[in-house]
Formats: sequence, structure tokens, C-alpha cells
Amino acid sequence: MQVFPTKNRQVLPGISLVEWIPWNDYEDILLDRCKEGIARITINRPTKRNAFRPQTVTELCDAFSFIRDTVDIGVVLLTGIGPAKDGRYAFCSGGDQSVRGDGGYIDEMGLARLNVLDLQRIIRSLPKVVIALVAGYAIGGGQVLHLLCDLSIAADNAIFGQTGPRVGSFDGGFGASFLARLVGQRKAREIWFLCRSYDATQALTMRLVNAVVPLDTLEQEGVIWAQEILQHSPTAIRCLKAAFNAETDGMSGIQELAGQATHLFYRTDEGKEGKKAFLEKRKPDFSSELWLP
Ligand SMILES: CC(C)(COP(=O)(O)OP(=O)(O)OC[C@H]1O[C@@H](n2cnc3c(N)ncnc32)[C@H](O)[C@@H]1OP(=O)(O)O)[C@@H](O)C(=O)NCCC(=O)NCCSC(=O)c1cc(O)c2ccccc2c1O
Repeated sequence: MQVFPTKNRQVLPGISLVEWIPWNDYEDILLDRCKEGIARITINRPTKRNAFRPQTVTELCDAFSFIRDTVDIGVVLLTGIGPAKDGRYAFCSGGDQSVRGDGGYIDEMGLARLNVLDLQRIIRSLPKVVIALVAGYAIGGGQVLHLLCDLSIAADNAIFGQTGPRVGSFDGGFGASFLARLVGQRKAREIWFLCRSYDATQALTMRLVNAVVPLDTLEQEGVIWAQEILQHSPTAIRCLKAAFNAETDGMSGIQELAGQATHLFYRTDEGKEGKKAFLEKRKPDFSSELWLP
């Protein structure tokens, strides 16, 4: 992947606390990183209120995979570019209805896709912290994306809502069940059944977001939160994320948490002895290991 020359590109209003370095060339998104260990992904379709088409989602999946493999990045800020030419902001307005066909959203090959579901799982299982920075609309599948981020900071102009039952769609996965975990069954049913909009203060009250800040300080706040997280133990954070997921994500959540345990075990002398003995064609010697309480 190409690293471009330094150029601090602005995607939200306000002063940047870090220097963003463009990181890869995409059509629908912008991927930047800074030397402090933060990546920033920006949905860049302002004329559509940052709605996603299959290509947008493919690019987002690619960016998250790249971030996963970059060991000096610990936190990702996910946002939508703004303002649009009409002065309005959007985090993301969900699936691009203009390319919706029978069975999904039509990609360049003419295939109907719901590939945002893949993206949801990628964000969920990324062993790093993802923070949504929501300016303006987080609607439909865009509201679900913000929901799937570990933390969410809203600008004071943020508007959240579901439109599925109005536009003939629904997300019965994380979009319904994880929402209910966050805001409670009654509120989640209200959000989906009535398709109303909720402002940033209402979102904070129902615990849909962690904080509300002035629009001009949204990115700064995200960077400050990221910098605080980055001072802490990467292993503790990744195990905690897996532990939170295990509580809600069934067998795949347990798999993630167990994977972290295996990852740690492989780094111990005890774990290494098993492999070493196999390769040396001898019985493993675990006699120096203690059966700890
Ligand atoms: C987001 C809005 C409330 C903003 O309203 P506003 O009045 O500010 O702006 P406009 O409506 O005039 O929009 C400006 C401009 O953007 C276009 N646009 C906005 N949103 C979309 C969109 N989602 N798709 C395509 N285009 C969009 C709009 O047409 C205007 O274009 P012009 O050319 O006319 O200037 C409001 O725009 C709004 O309500 N948008 C639609 C929100 C919506 O219904 N989203 C889809 C929900 S369904 C979904 O997201 C979804 C996706 C999935 O992939 C799933 C997968 C699996 C399960 C479920 C899924 C799912 O539910």
C-alpha cells in the first residue's frame, strides 16, 4: 500500500491536534494516519449524505484490514466528510438507495450485495478501538455503523434514526439486538417502529453515545480520547474488547476472547515447549510448569 507525502487534509471543521498523513488512494473513502498511532477513516460521498454503496463498503473493509495489520496503530476514528455544499453534515445515511436492487445493493459487477454486514463484523472483531465521530446524520445503516463502533462521540448537530420500515428494509442483526442492549428493549423498539429522529442530547440520554461536543471540537475530542487510550496496555485493551463482545456475540464472541487467550499462551515458555518438543520429535516436558491456583 502506498504512503503519500505529508499533507494535513481536513475532513471536519476545527483545528487538528495531529498531522494527518494521507495513507491510501480510494474513491469513496479517505484513509489517513498520524504518527501518534491513530488512523482516521472518512466516508467521502457528501452529495449523498455519505450513503454507502457496495464499493464504499469494500473500501472500508480494505482500510480496516490494513489498519488491523499495522502494529503501531491502536485507535481508529470513523467519520463522514462535511460540510456538504449545502452546508449540511452526515456521518452516514446508510445504504445508497439509488443502487438498491432486488436482494441488495448493486455493485460494479451487477451483483446484489449486503456487504455492510461483513464490515460490521470487521469493526466488531478489530483488536483495536474504533471511535465514531458523528457530525450530522447517522441514519439507517449509518446509525448501525456508529452503533458497532466501540465508542461514539457526537457533535451537537448530530441526528440519529432508523428509516428501515419506511424505506422497506431492516437490520435484524446487530442493528436491532445490539441497539436493544445499549438503549433497552422499549427504546430500541420505539426507534425502529416509529422511525423518528433523535438529536445529540437525546442520544446521550439514551446512552447511544458517550459524549456530545461542539461541532468544531469533534475531531479534537476524538484525538484526545484516542491519545488517552493509547497510553494504556494494548493487550489489556484488546482482551477487554473481546470480553465485551463475548458477552453479546454468542459463540463468535467467545471465539474472539479465546483467541486472545491462545495468542497470549503461545508467548509463554509453556506454550513454546509444546511446539519445540513436536519439532524435536520428543515428549514435551511441562514439569517446570506449576498448577497455579
Ligand atoms: C439523511 C436524510 C435524513 C437527510 O435529509 P436532508 O433533507 O438533509 O437531505 P436530502 O434528503 O435532500 O438528501 C441530500 C441528497 O442526498 C441523497 N441521499 C441521502 N441519503 C441517501 C441514501 N441513503 N441513498 C441515496 N441517496 C441519499 C438525497 O437523495 C439527496 O440527493 P439529491 O440528488 O436529491 O440532492 C435523508 O436524506 C434520508 O432520509 N436519507 C435516506 C436514509 C435511508 O433511508 N437510508 C437507508 C436505510 S436502509 C440501510 O441503510 C440498510 C443498508 C444495508 O446495507 C443493510 C444491510 C442489511 C440489513 C439492513 C440494511 C439496511 O437497512
